[in-house]
Amino acid sequence: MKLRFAPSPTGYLHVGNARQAVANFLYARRHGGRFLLRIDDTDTARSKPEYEDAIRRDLKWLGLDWDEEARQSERMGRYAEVIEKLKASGRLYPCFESEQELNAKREMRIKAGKPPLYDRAMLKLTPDQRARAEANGKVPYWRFRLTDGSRKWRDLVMGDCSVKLTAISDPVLIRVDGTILYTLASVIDDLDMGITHVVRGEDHVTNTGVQIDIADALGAKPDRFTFAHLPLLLDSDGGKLSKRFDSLGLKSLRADGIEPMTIVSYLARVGTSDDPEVMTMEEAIASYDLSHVSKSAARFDMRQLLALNRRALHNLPFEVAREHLPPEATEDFWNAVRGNVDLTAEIPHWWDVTQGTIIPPSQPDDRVFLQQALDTLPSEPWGETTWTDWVNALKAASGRKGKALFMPLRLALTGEDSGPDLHTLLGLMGHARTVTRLKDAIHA
Ligand SMILES: Nc1ncnc2c1ncn2[C@@H]1O[C@H](COP(=O)(O)OP(=O)(O)OP(=O)(O)O)[C@@H](O)[C@H]1O
Repeated sequence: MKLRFAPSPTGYLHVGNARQAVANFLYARRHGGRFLLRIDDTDTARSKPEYEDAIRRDLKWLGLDWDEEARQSERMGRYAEVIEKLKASGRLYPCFESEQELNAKREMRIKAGKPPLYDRAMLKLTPDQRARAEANGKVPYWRFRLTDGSRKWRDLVMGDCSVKLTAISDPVLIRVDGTILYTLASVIDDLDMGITHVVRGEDHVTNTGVQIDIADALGAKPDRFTFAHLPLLLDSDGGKLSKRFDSLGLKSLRADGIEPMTIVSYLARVGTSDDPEVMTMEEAIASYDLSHVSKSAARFDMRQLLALNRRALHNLPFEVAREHLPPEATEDFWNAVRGNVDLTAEIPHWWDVTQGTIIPPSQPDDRVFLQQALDTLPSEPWGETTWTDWVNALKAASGRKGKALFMPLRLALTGEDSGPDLHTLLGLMGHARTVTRLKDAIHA
């Protein structure tokens, strides 16, 4: 068994692309198969090396390591061989119509109430006519002659699928400039590279019908490939994700401080009958099942991802969390804050709260209370009972309790209305910093 993830390096990967990478990787690992990364860079105008590097970086970051790698741009010689065979067999035929001619024909068909399909006029071209066109300096592009029927397969996600080839125009597989289109390159690669399972987005369903036809023309056995088409992942408003607009990109999620296993866990479960939960890679592999993937489009829910990330961070041992922490941070610091951050990007704030400086919000109505807090703050040395002693003294001095007591104190000490346990924070902050913080809050 061998699977592949085949992105085009035309932008940064978004969570939709990543859903396919995760599916291919987990399925391959679960079933003892191999996982290939193939860079589909036939679109030379839009492909960029920086995007290719970013794809590798993103996949490595997610922990989706691959066993083999290939690039379509390095296989042009092989494609040329196959193209010659398809031309010789007449399945690839030259076309000379310009874009304008094609548009005009399309409009006429629409006006006549016919589907806007290519009429295969060029299939009837005589060798003489072709020679004349070429003598006039015209360069052909090449279409693939589809068979007149339907292509059917049993999809691991979509169930029974059928694509009616008679309802599709013969696809252009070679452009005027001689470059090959992904549709053909991908079939040649899948056959040559021994791919057994093609797992990709639902946007490829029609392609699959066409590609089964191409594979057949290249002599592949029927049912050579098993297909799985996963529905597209939409943004929370139901909008399309796009590599070009960097919507919900992995790069930005990483910069925001989402843990890679949070993303893998979420993408393994979103749009399936299984509940999202934070998993280790081993758990994600062991529980991955394509038959649990729903046939309808899934929406990416940032709140759910953040909730999972909070749980992931909560469970992160100090040794692993260290890479996100300031070098001087102690295990006590991590233990104090780890249940209170959705994103690692929030950690520096808590470091400033306990070890640095913050700007406390102005609390004009609570100045007297904050002065009482300062007056009752136990002097050093501090110990286990310091916090309780302080709270009891402050209750007695101010007559306050509950929220009226704790909220102004929390705001003054942390600048936030929620966060880690004040008791623990106080120990980390120490006497001198607490005094400064209270004084600053009184004057804010
Ligand atoms: N929103 C999405 N949800 C799930 N899968 C997606 C989504 N968009 C693309 N894919 C899948 O991502 C994989 C990588 O494809 P590709 O690199 O062509 O991405 P793309 O976003 O469609 O790119 P482009 O905009 O350059 O066409 C394919 O399997 C494709 O079906």
